[in-house]
Order: sequence, then C-alpha cells, then structure tokens
Amino acid sequence: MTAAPLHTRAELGSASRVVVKVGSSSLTSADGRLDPVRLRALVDVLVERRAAGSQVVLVSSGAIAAAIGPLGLAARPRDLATQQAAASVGQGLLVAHYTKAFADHGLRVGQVLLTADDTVRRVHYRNAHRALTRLLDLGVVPIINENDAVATDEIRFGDNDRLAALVSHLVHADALVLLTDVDALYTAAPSQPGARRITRVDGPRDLEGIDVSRRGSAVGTGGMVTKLESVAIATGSGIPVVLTSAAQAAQALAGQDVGTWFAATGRRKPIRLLWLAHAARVRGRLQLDEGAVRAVVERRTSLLPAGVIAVEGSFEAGDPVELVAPDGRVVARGLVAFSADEVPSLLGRSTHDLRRELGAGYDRELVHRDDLVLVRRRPAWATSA
Ligand SMILES: Nc1ncnc2c1ncn2[C@@H]1O[C@H](COP(=O)(O)OP(=O)(O)O)[C@@H](O)[C@H]1O
Ligand SMILES: N[C@@H](CCC(=O)OP(=O)(O)O)C(=O)O
Repeated sequence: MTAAPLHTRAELGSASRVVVKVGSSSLTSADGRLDPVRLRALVDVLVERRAAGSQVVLVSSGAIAAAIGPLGLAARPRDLATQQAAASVGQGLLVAHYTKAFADHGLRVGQVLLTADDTVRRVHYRNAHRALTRLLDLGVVPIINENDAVATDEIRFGDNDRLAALVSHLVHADALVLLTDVDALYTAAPSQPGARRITRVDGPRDLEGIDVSRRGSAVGTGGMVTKLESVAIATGSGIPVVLTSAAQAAQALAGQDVGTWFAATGRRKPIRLLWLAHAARVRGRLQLDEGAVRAVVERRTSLLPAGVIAVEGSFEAGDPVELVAPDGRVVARGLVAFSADEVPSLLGRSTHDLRRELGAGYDRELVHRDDLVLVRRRPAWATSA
C-alpha cells in the first residue's frame, strides 16, 4: 500500500493508510470510567479522515478502564486475573460504544484482538495481515486491542503503544498517530516547571536528556516510556509517528503543526527483528567470549557454539535470548536455535566435533545471523521502563 515513506507532516494530510492509537486516559473521565462523549469526539475525527480519503485502523485501549465502573472496582486492577476479567467485560462495552458511534455515520467496525505472537510469528502474522487487509478493502474500520483476557504476563505486551507500532508495520501504514492525554512529548513530564514541548525528533540523539521517568495517568499503562519504544519500532521501520492529545487528533491527522513529529529513521525490516529488538521478553542469556563478540558485532556473523562459555535461563528453541559480552554488556538479542537443555552440551565445541559426536543437525549456529539484532547502548529513557 505505501508508495514511499512520508517525509513531512503535511503529507500526513493525504496519507492513504493511517494507524491511530488511543490510550485509556483519552477515553475516560476523571473518575476513571469510560466517557462516551470523548469516544464519540474521536470517532467524529476518524470519520472525517475517512471521508477525506484515508483508510484508518484504530488501536484502542480502554477495555480494562471500561470495566472499572461496571465491576465496582475502586481503581485499575493490578493483578493479572482481575485485569483479564476486567478486559473481558470492558472490551464488549468498548466495542459496543464504537459500533454505535461509527454506525451513526454509516460505517461498520470490526473487532480484532491480537497477542504479541499474532504480530510476529510468521503464520499468525500472515493471518492477521489477511484479515485486516480484507476488512479495509470492505470499507470496515478495524478496531484492535490486545487480547488481554487470554494473554499471560509472559506473552503479552501489556501496553498498546508497541502493539500499535507492530500493527502499523503489519498493515503497511503510512503513519502512526499516538493519541494520549498530553499534547506532545515534553523535555520532562508537563507538570514539571520549565518542561518544554518538543516539536520534532529526527533520531535517537534528539531524545538525549529527555525525562520520561514520571508515571502516566492512573488508568494508562507505560507512560511515555512505552510510547518512545513504539516510536523506535515504527520509525526504525520507515513509519513516521505523531504523538499528541486526542483533543488535537483532527489537526494531527490533517498534518498541522501539533504534538511531536518523529521522522522515519530506517527502512522496513522483518517484523520479528523489530519485536526482538524492542518488545520481546528474553528467556535466557548466552555468555560470549571476546572472539564471539567481535564476530557477531563487527563481522555480523552467526553465533556458533564454540564462542559461548555459559548459558542461563529456561528457553525453548526459537525463544529470544540475550548475548552478553565478558564485561557484562548485552551486545545483541537473538532467537536461539536450541533449547536450554541442549545448549550446555554444545558449548565451546567446534561445529566439526559436534557433527562427528552428535550428528548432523547439531553442527549449526546457536543463533543464526538472520535471527540476530545488535543492541546499541540503551538510551536513558529506556532504562526507566
Ligand atoms: N517527557 C514527557 N512528556 C510528556 N508526557 C510525559 C513525559 N514524561 C511522562 N509523561 C506522562 O506520560 C503520560 C501518558 O502516558 P499514559 O498515561 O500511559 O497514557 P495513555 O493512557 O494515553 O497510554 C502523560 O500523562 C504524562 O504525564
Ligand atoms: N489492552 C489494555 C490497554 C493497555 C494500555 O496500553 O493502556 P494505555 O496505556 O492506556 O494505552 C486495555 O484495553 O485496557
């Protein structure tokens, strides 16, 4: 769908496909309950955007928030079981509101609930891509949320910011618009004296010194940290991002100078590498010797068992692991080709020996270079997550 990446905000006004993510804090009133007036205001903006010729995919949070009132909860639940139950109750309510609000403009919506796996595992990815593309072809507005009722802590994103970035990749969006309860990224939380709006970010360097350590709203998750992770995933794959408040959604979608514009920094990449770099939870660590660090980091080769001196964690073949240098630095992340049970018997041994003693199948890479991403020094904002 995307012809060429958007270079300027103004081009956003004529984008063909846009993903809009709205946070719980933009859909709720001060008491934390779903606010149908705010929801309708957003729908009006999206309908206008559609009428102007753009396809719109909505990633909406708010399922858990929507259940706080009906379930008589005092606040957003913290334990997984109650979050799952609340999401199950709230998601239906949320989508019922959207269905009605869009129907009043003659538009249909389609609910799509995804887990992290659906956005990265190849077969699931194709499935989700096919369903979303067909929904758009049929003129439907897809409304996406994480499938919170079945996602466990190990496999879930827990925040829709990164999910929205992967969805943008999945549907080949021209841009991602993140709507929240602040009008832009600031140099520090906007409540802090002296905090200034940042109008444009051209790359990670522009984020140096930015303070995002303050928690967000009581109903939202992740605050600004997960939004910047989302930005890194999308922009690193050629999709620019605008971050602003729901109140300024119309101006943002029209390409006006509101919020913060994050320019695309990279080209489209395989989605599993984006997931690996930014979103996956690692299941283990491989301790490398100096030679292996040089091979992986400088020569960009696969990691062979001969260069690994120790292993930690409990993982299956295909799980994400960290590659750690002798000084303790994490230098890369990769999808490991063997399980934690198998790895110890392979360590430090040449592929030749492994083939001779264990047979073909054991003489291959521990982490193939196609399944490896280098980890640059983590920016300060990422360590406060
Ligand atoms: N540097 C910053 N600039 C803007 N907002 C920030 C910054 N640091 C922290 N925040 C907080 O991030 C919050 C948005 O995150 P969150 O509550 O998770 O929103 P949502 O529900 O929309 O996902 C804002 O309310 C704001 O207080
Ligand atoms: N899937 C959850 C949303 C979690 C989340 O990311 O919330 P937010 O930080 O408000 O975007 C829900 O619908 O409640």
